[in-house]
Amino acid sequence: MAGSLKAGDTLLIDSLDLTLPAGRWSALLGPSGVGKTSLLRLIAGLPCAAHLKGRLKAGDGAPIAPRVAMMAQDDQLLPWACALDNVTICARLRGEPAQTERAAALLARVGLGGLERRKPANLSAGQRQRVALARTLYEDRAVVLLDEPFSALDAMTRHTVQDLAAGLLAGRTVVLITHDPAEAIRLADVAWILTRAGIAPCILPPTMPPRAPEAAATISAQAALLKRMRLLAAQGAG
Ligand SMILES: Nc1ncnc2c1ncn2[C@@H]1O[C@H](COP(=O)(O)OP(=O)(O)OP(=O)(O)O)[C@@H](O)[C@H]1O
Repeated sequence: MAGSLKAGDTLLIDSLDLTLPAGRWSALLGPSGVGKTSLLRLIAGLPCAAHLKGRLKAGDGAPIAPRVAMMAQDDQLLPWACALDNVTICARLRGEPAQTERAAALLARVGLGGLERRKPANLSAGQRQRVALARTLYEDRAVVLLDEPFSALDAMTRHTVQDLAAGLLAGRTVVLITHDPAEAIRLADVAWILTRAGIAPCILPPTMPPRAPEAAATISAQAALLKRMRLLAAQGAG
């Protein structure tokens, strides 16, 4: 994508020249309100307060929106539907028959085998986000947009679900929005900080994600990224 991002007359990101590599995890960081969620919604072709003055296209020239699945911070599960029915909900809303065996297999893959008939109220936050991950996988799309999907989880659960997502979404084009430098360093193949002035690439360790949080290279990259984000914020670039 290239151009400038605006909400009404307000400039959000001036010079947005961004290539998200196919089949890899790209992390987008940046201050609150800079336009991260808006960007994801534009990629997904969803209604959005912001608009891109410029171009947004896939490398193969085909439409992007039909190839997209999204996962948000909120699990967005239907409270009256069981885990299995939540996994198949998007397909059923499209009028497609539910593939219950495939949905059950996905629930098993995210560690929820045996809980297919549980309602969201009877699942933990981590389990609910696993159902949301299974629902995203059920859509089987090449492009997966993750809008802070792990941020509401406690540290231990976050770690587990991050590992799960890294394994199950490998090979897809993933765009991860996060406020957490540790998460970006751990999961991303490439990462950028979005600011009002434009985008700043992040330096990531040379190892493959998901990176061990205790590795010296991971820790120093996190510290450097946090320092850079603070510097950019202090400069008022965000
Ligand atoms: N209906 C609207 N009309 C005008 N501006 C809007 C509207 N909705 C959102 N905005 C503005 O668009 C900007 C981008 O919002 P967006 O949610 O994309 O930011 P974000 O970077 O994802 O923020 P956060 O990290 O807090 O989720 C914000 O500055 C917000 O104030």
